[in-house]
Amino acid sequence: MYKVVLVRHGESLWNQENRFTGWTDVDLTEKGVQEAIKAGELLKQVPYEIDVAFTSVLKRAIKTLHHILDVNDLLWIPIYKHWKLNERHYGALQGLNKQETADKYGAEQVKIWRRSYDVPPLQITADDERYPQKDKRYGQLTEQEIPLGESLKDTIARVVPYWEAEIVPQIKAGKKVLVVAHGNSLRALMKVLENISDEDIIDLNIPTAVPIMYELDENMTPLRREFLGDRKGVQEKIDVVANPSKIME
Ligand SMILES: O=C(O)[C@@H](CO)OP(=O)(O)O
Repeated sequence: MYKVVLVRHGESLWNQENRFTGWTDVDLTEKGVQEAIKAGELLKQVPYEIDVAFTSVLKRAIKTLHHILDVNDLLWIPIYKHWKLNERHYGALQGLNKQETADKYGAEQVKIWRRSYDVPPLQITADDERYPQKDKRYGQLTEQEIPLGESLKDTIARVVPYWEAEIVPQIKAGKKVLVVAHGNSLRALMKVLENISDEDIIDLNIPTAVPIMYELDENMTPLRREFLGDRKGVQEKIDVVANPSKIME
């Protein structure tokens, strides 16, 4: 039996401001830092002694990972960063306020953009300042790889091959692996791991900085999934993600 732990980053500035974030590299809020430290403490209590960590190239995930490792005195372990673990690229929605977008396009349309399986958001073009190749860290991406606005299906197409090629071999080698990523890159991974249907994935919302512990068989099929922490607190965080402003409907 194998184990792996997935963690979404702590609250970011744009989570707090209720804006679509995607690949925008926003920082953690002070609350987000505290959430990350708490996640580190929860893993220490288990105990889950992390050998190797994977994260995205976005600072909200990288800093969350550092806080978790710091609490566990494990800042020295190998850390692999890759854009394939980035948040889903939210295209032309990036930067917009979610409530204002719901007021303009309707709550139903916003829910489809946020949670459907294969409907992409409004796309950006290559002359947009949000075009990823204008950023040095994405300079090596091919034109096919550069997202202009990804659906969850598009996100799965880059997250899952990275999981299979880079992360699974470490798990199978007996390493205790931690993956710190994002709401939708983790939904992408969890959809495939748990074989969640295209319809049911709409209702999966990932709370900020709650360690998600999986027990896996040798085929990497989950035997068990547990959200660490007190149940009420975890559910409250899930509700915030599902309905960020509580006035979208
Ligand atoms: O804005 C984003 O990039 C994501 C995660 O914060 O938002 P949502 O939960 O609406 O998919």
